[in-house]
Amino acid sequence: MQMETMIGVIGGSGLYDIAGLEGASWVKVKTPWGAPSDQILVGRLDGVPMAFLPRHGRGHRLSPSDVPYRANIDALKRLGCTDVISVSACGSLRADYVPGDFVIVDQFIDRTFAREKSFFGAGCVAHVSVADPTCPRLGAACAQAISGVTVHIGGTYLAMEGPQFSTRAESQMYRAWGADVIGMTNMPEAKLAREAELCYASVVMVTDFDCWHESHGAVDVAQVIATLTTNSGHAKSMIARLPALLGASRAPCPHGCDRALDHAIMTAPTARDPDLLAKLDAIAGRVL
Ligand SMILES: CSC[C@H]1O[C@H](OP(=O)(O)O)[C@H](O)[C@@H]1O
Ligand SMILES: Nc1ncnc2[nH]cnc12
Repeated sequence: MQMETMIGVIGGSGLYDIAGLEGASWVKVKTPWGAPSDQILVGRLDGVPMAFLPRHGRGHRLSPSDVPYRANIDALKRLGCTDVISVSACGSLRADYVPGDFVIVDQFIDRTFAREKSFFGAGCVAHVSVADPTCPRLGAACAQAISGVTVHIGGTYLAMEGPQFSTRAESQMYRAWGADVIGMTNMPEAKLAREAELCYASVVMVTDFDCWHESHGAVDVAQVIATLTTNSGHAKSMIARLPALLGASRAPCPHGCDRALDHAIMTAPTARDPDLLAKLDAIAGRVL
């Protein structure tokens, strides 16, 4: 069964707007989980519908802990998105991932603790698999869409709570754990995208070496912004190329992202909370 592709893009630090969408307008989307980070820019690129949401809001109003992750994912799903590309800044935890490089993240270590992490809970309990938390098909398309810059395919993203950057001891520990890059925002975003049965790819731009590297000073915002200013054009070019690569219609995801809830809900139909079920209309309506 073919369905229409709609690409959702969540823009991180340094990416608050995109140009070139045909018929573009900023739309306010209401969700049962509160307001998304901002209005969502909706239009078409190469005939493919696209929705762009600045994760921290225009003007970067929201800190990583305050981003309304559930509302953001619900809003994109509600608009009809099938595929979500997350674009973020990150620190590098490896000598060979240098500022300016892009990484297609495929694993996460979730160290966040002050965020709502699931759409499900009392009255409708569900457990989805996040063993492979990103969509390989979508990640490959992103890699293909990036040009003019080094792209590393695969990497483990350590999601920290923030907003402070890591201590040197933490940074060394995350390296010892095998994490490749560090950021503050991809969790619970990736987990929620899986619950929402959305294909999700995370594209991160390395902006600094965090604080572990002996020959680089500790990270500060000025460094991050300087690298982002030089590199956000590559992210925008990637977004512009994606519709042609993904196409206007798509088959079911070969990795099953769009069927993640098939066997996930534990709560017996008779024990489900009607209020929670109503909130889950967009996220889980397919299986409820
Ligand atoms: C300005 S550095 C810290 C900030 O940048 C990253 O944001 P995003 O992932 O949305 O690009 C990082 O996770 C922090 O939120
Ligand atoms: N070093 C770092 N730690 C956490 N988040 C980041 N975002 C960009 N650089 C970062």
